[in-house]
Amino acid sequence: MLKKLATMWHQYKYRFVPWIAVNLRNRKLRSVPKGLSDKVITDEVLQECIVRFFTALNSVNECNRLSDINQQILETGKHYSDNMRMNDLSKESNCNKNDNLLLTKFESIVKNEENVDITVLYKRNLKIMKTVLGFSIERTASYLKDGGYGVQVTDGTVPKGAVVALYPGTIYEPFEPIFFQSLHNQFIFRCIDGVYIDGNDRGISKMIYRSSAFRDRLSLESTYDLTWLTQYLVNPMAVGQYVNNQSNEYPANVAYQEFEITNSFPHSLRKYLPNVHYSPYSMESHMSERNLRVVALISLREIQKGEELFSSYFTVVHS
Ligand SMILES: C[S@@+](CC[C@H](N)C(=O)[O-])C[C@H]1O[C@@H](n2cnc3c(N)ncnc32)[C@H](O)[C@@H]1O
Repeated sequence: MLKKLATMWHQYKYRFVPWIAVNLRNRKLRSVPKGLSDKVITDEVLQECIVRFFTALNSVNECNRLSDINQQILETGKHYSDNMRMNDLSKESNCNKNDNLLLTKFESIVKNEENVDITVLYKRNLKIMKTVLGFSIERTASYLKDGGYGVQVTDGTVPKGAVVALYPGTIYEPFEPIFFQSLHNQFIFRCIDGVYIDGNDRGISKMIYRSSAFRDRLSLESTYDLTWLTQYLVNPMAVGQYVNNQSNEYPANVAYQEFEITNSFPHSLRKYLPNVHYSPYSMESHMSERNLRVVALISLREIQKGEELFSSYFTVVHS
């Protein structure tokens, strides 16, 4: 009992900064000297790389079908909410039922009961990644003892300074409520300006991401990727939340880089972005003109096939 309480207290202390909870004895800092930027590559290079990869995903016929999984989910939502409106049910009840129907649809697609062979299409997208970027990555068992899952380069070689992965999840401004989502949640990433990204693909976090994405849909076109909530990703880059912290044996080979997706980002490619705002509006701007925070993992050196990705959960930028 005492041991259980002590474990709970240990998790409680660190739950808002879960990366600090790991491996305290072996922790290593990524230190960015005064005057230098935290950015490993420029924003222009980062955006160019993402756009190039997303364009390739989009241009392959079968991949369009795969990205249509999002579309199917949204369409089901529209038909359902139309019916609900006709029945003149309360708004709250609409939302709940609509959500449940969408979840059922989503799960059946994932279980492959729908006519979409997502396993084959996921593998194809990995091949596109290899062709366009020269490497592919996948979530695998970590090399670390008790490290759970990690992310490995499963094909090709990652050059230095490449966008390797994206950190998916719901974006919370520093003043937005994240308490319940944060309990026992080791996937909450804290940006330098205090913005949080909840990359947990299970439980309440999953429900919040889904409902936020449905809320923000513009017309019938999907604007966010939902498939990172499953093991069959439209965008194979969206596994950044599974990258483990570096250790003495495995020094960091990737670093987090924060980036803003602005209005200039091609609308047709937004369906590959694995992030959504928790709130529909910010303090200053309307949703349609609001930037979207994206966190990318950038390689710090060449990374060979078979190597696991390791980041630094502790980054200090000296001011
Ligand atoms: C963001 S998650 C990374 C994915 C995680 N490995 C999993 O399977 O879900 C962070 C958690 O991974 C584990 N982890 C990360 N780096 C580690 C390390 N160097 N040694 C041991 N465990 C680590 C810890 O349990 C930590 O709370």
